[in-house]
Amino acid sequence: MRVGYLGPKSSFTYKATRSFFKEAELSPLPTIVSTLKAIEMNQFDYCVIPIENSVEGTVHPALDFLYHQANVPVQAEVILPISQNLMIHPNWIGKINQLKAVKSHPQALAQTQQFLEENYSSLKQEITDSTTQAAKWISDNKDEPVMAIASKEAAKEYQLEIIQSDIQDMKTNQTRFWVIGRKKINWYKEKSPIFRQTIGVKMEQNQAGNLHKILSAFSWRGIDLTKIESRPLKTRLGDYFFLIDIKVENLILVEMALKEITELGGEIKVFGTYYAHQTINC
Ligand SMILES: O=C(O)C(=O)C[C@]1(C(=O)O)C=C[C@@H](O)C=C1
Repeated sequence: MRVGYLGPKSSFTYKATRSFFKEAELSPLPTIVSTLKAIEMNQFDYCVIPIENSVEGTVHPALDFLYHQANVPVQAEVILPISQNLMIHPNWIGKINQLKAVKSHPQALAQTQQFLEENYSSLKQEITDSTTQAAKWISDNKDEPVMAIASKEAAKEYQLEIIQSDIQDMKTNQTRFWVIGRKKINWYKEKSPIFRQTIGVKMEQNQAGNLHKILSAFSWRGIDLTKIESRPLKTRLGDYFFLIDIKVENLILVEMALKEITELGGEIKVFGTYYAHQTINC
């Protein structure tokens, strides 16, 4: 089995992917969008991307591509604890006050915002396509006065020195990763206490009570929603779709709620109906 993931190797997405696919052949891809395009073009059996962090919220490039362009369903979710670490090239040991910038993925910079503000507010923040790319960059550019925020595994892989570990502002920092592919995954069921469906809903036109209509289709059936967020449709200012996570206890009831919303003028995209599992150690 071949699986693509947001790389490079030792990214958090790699960790999530390996914890899920113990035996598969894994291939790193440079960006979230290239990972999703690869599964669209059938280059892999599955691909894995981050979709939401407990501190920073939805990973927008992933959601936007899945909503607007991709048509491959979510088959499972892996939830991983995320520990962020500040690292430098060993050349800079003893010269930390000469460093000028810190590099990482925007999600990681946001997860450590308070720490950076309190300790390194003069450093320029530079973004990379993944945390591990930041680690790789400082390893490839050892004379540049730049540090990186990434995983412990990335520090090890690129022989960097961790100068402070667990720097995320919230100790319970967690990220949800989606496993996307055309083939159903059944073996995950036993491990997973959570069964959910994620949908995007767009109403035909902006009318008073639109959101209320959507929510009431779930509420009078006793269906629990665990997340709702609005996201620009990108057509013009004021046009949105709603992203909704549904706790599935009775799939038929959920399907009936979706039918009702469609009859009320809603256009629904189902991202997937999937089991989610929290990985403690991997
Ligand atoms: O997988 C990685 O290492 C990433 O850099 C991506 C990503 C994300 O987009 O959320 C993954 C987990 C962490 O929340 C921080 C960054």
